[in-house]
Amino acid sequence: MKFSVFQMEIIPGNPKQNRDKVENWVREVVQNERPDTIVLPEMWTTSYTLTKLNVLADDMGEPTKTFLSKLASEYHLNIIGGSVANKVGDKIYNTSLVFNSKGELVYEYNKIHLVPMLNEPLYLTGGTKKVETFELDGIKMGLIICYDLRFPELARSLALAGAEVLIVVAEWPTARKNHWTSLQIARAIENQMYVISSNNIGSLDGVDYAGASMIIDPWGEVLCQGSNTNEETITGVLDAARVSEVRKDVPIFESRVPNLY
Ligand SMILES: O=C(O)CCC(=O)C(=O)O
Repeated sequence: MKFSVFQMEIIPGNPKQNRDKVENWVREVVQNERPDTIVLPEMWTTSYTLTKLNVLADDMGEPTKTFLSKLASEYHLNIIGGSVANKVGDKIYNTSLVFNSKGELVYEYNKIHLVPMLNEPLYLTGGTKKVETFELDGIKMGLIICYDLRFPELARSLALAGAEVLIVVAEWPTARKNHWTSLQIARAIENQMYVISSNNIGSLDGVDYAGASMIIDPWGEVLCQGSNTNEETITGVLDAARVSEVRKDVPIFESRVPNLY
């Protein structure tokens, strides 16, 4: 499966312009890279304009659901739709939406761990639903959002549920960029799975974002990595057989003794 990741410079507080930007990028990437699956970053419609989310957030996933579903079916493309601010009743969640190439919604996830360093808990509500895996073209995947990366239990539970690919959608600041790259490599090595991430670049309210979107193989080798400052596309091809090879060579899932820890 070929993945293209959009390392996007998000226009703060302007969902319409960001949707136009994503649509133009999809048109180009389909022509140039011809991926099977694309990945967008966290909060790509608004960025962290937290004080304005009451007005800017989606309502029950709309219009993002209709927008991404149409794009997916029109271009026959799986879309891992990053995440968007999403109002449900009087609460706002940070919600990821995944569509298959027929335009069907195959997974929806509300970010569980809200990030105190960006005041997220003051404005958003954390998800309460257990994480699950989903399938795209027969490959099992799990998805986490940004700060979730710091909680290894989450990635491990997805690996135990059969995920061979971990998707990380993020707006990870430059101030902690070595944590961003090191933790992704750690999650790939310890769970022997591919890790594919989309992070944004640019700045908002004095926070610079780190880019460095990555495609990492189950051995922990970085296959592609974006720069820290440029809007760009990173593309890589996954070989599902590599997961079973690595798990055979170093059989950690057979060596675990979970009743002792
Ligand atoms: O954990 C971090 O250092 C960054 C997390 C973050 O920026 C986020 O969850 O949006």
